[in-house]
Parts: sequence; structure tokens; C-alpha cells
Amino acid sequence: MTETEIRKGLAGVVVDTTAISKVNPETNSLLYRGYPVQELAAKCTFEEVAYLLWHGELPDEKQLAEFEQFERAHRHLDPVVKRVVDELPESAHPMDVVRTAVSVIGASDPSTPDDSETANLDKATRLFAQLPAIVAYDQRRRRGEHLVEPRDDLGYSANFLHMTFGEVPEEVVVSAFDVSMILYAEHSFNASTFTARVITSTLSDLYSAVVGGIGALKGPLHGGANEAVMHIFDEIGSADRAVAWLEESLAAKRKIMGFGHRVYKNGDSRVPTMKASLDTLIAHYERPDLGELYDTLEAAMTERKGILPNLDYPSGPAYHLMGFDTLTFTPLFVASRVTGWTAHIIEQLRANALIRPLSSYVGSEERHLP
Ligand SMILES: CC(=O)SCCNC(=O)CCNC(=O)[C@H](O)C(C)(C)COP(=O)(O)OP(=O)(O)OC[C@H]1O[C@@H](n2cnc3c(N)ncnc32)[C@H](O)[C@@H]1OP(=O)(O)O
Ligand SMILES: O=C([O-])CC(=O)C(=O)O
Repeated sequence: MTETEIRKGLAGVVVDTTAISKVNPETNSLLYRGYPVQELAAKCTFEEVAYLLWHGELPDEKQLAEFEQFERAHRHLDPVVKRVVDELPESAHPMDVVRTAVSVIGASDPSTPDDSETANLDKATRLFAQLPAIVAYDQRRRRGEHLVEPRDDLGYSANFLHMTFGEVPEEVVVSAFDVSMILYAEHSFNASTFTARVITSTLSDLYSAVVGGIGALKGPLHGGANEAVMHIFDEIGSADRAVAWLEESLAAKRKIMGFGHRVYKNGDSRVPTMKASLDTLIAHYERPDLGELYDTLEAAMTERKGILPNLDYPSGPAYHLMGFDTLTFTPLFVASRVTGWTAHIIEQLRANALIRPLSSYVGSEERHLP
């Protein structure tokens, strides 16, 4: 293999087919099972979108009722998981807590070795139902607050917020949160999904693949960017400092988190929808200062580098306004993306081939011991 054939980071390499989502940078669009994500965000709940990703079609009334009943029945934090989480130091990043919790669930589940589609769908739905309890409880314990039990009279997002904050916020907040969950759910062969597919390709189990996905998502070049955006906002402080801050950061060759994308070069298809949700939150919480900082930094980055925001840019400040601690932002991404990861795990198993690329050796020539 010659050096010119090497594609660092697999950039531009097509490694397999998928019927789950289509990211189209030319038309700046994203389809889940054929549906534009903007339409899904406007007309569906996150539960319906999760069902769509797993089953390929939106649920009818009866299917949705059955799905919701199952999801609501599995929302309680498993006592074993709670004990393990309680043992973890608060210095552990919440992503490490979520990763460990999923590992514990996998080690405790007798159906872990069963890789049939029925068993994997069941595991995926149970993880989907349990992740809000893990994420919410971890934030609460760090604040010295007690566990809040789930409510089975609430939809996924209202219940998630109830378990985190002990009350259900106004509809405008629940709706913005639900939109963020829908937008984060799936994005073809991104780094964490590909990780999950690589692990699955060895015929390892679904939980191991999800744990690997969480590890890949944690990095600031991927899901960790939503958290990093908020750190940037805190560092800048106010809109009048944004341009100077950007100049200094670019001069220091810093990557500006929340900007740029491997696939989209003319803007992330999901940003306008999430920005609209952020704007409603800015109005609701009366925080125009945050909007000014957002707009000023975006305009300066576009003018200076021509690099546009990705989904993490509006999501970070949106989660901040909802009241989440900054370190909880990427675990929220996990709670959503578990739907996409598990849909891909199931798809990978349907037509599996071990994922094992080649490398070009550049080490020392063959040599021998004296
Ligand atoms: C939900 C998600 O996971 S979306 C992604 C979230 N990640 C971030 O927001 C992190 C910040 N962004 C980045 O680091 C990058 O844009 C990535 C990793 C997302 C995509 O990167 P790649 O496709 O590998 O492009 P690459 O990093 O090579 O960037 C190309 C050029 O644009 C520059 N660039 C890209 N993004 C940024 C950025 N955010 N800030 C400053 N410069 C940037 C690079 O420095 C590089 O410049 P050069 O050619 O002069 O060296
Ligand atoms: O597609 C990517 O590379 C990253 C991304 O936006 C996502 O996973 O949502």
C-alpha cells in the first residue's frame, strides 16, 4: 500500500451501507429512516423517534402505547447501579459514571450473551428507559440531593427533567429538551457509532458496544464539545469580549469547540432547529446576554475562519439554561444517542463482517537480536 492511499481518520472513506440515517452535506439535510429530522423534531416525540430508528417505521397508536408502557415500566434506577454510582468519587467525570453504570447493567443482565434481534431490542429499550435515571441521579448526588423516583404519568422528556430537578418545568422547556434528544439521536457513521459497530463486529455484546460508544463520545472533538462550549462561554464572560477572545484563541491555535464538522462543511443540518429552541429558552429565562454572546462569537468565527457551528454549539447553552450542570451535558447526549448506537448494533449484526482495516508500517526495518 502506498502512502497516497492512506486516508487519515478514514476521512471520506465509505466503509459500509446503512438504512438508518442519511447525512447529506450537499443539501445540508439529515434523514432518519427517510424522514427529515426537522419534521420529526416538529411533529414527533422522542419516544416515537426512538421507535422509528429501531423498527424502521413510526409506531401506530397501539405500538406506541405498548412501547411507552414498556419504557415507563423500566425507568427506576436499578439498586445495584445506584450502589455502584454512590461508591464513585465526585471527581469522576459524569461520562465515566454513565459508562460504568452501563457496564454494571451489562454485567447484571442474564440476557447479555443473547445477540438475537428480539433480545437486543429489549436491551436497547431498557437502556433507553434507564439512562435518564442514571444521568439525573448523578447530577443530584453531586448537588447533595436525594434520588427522585420516576413518574409513569409523564412522557420521556418531562420525566427526565422531573427526575433531575424534582419538578416538571414549563412546556416550552420540556419541548426544547425533547427536540434536543431527537436531534442528537442519530448521525450515521460518526466516531462513537463506528466504535460501537467495530465492537459489535467482533460478535461482542450490545452493552460492550454501548460502553465503547460512550468512551468515544466523551472526547471534546465529538460529544464532549457541548460541555466545552459552555466552558468557552464561561471563559469569555460577555459578548463584548468575544472577538478579542477569539483572536487570542486562534492565534494560540486553539480549536474553537462547537464549530466545524467532518462531514458538513456548509453548516450542520440540525443547528437551525436547535438554535430556534435555544432562542425560545433565552426568551423564557430572560437571558438576552447569552444570545448576544452566542451570536457575536458565531459571527466572528464565520468571518475569521469561515467555520460554522455544529449541534453542540446551541445545545450547550440550551442545557445550561434548563439548569443542567455543565458536566452533565455529554451524558444527556448519551441518553439520546443510545438509540442510534443500538440501531446500528442491530444493523451491523444483520450483515456482519469483522471490521479490521490495514495499516502501512513505518517502523524500523527487520532486525535481529545479537
Ligand atoms: C456532535 C459532534 O460530535 S459535532 C463535532 C463536535 N466537535 C467540536 O465542536 C470540536 C471542534 N471542531 C473540530 O475539532 C473539528 O472541526 C472536527 C474534529 C469536528 C472536524 O474536524 P476534521 O474534519 O478532522 O477537520 P480538521 O480538524 O482537519 O479541520 C480542518 C481545518 O479547519 C480547522 N478547524 C476545524 N474546526 C475548527 C475549530 N473548531 N476551531 C478552529 N479551527 C478549526 C482546522 O484547524 C484545520 O485547519 P488547517 O487546515 O489550517 O490545519
Ligand atoms: O457525525 C459526526 O461526525 C459527529 C456528529 O455530528 C454526531 O455524531 O452527531
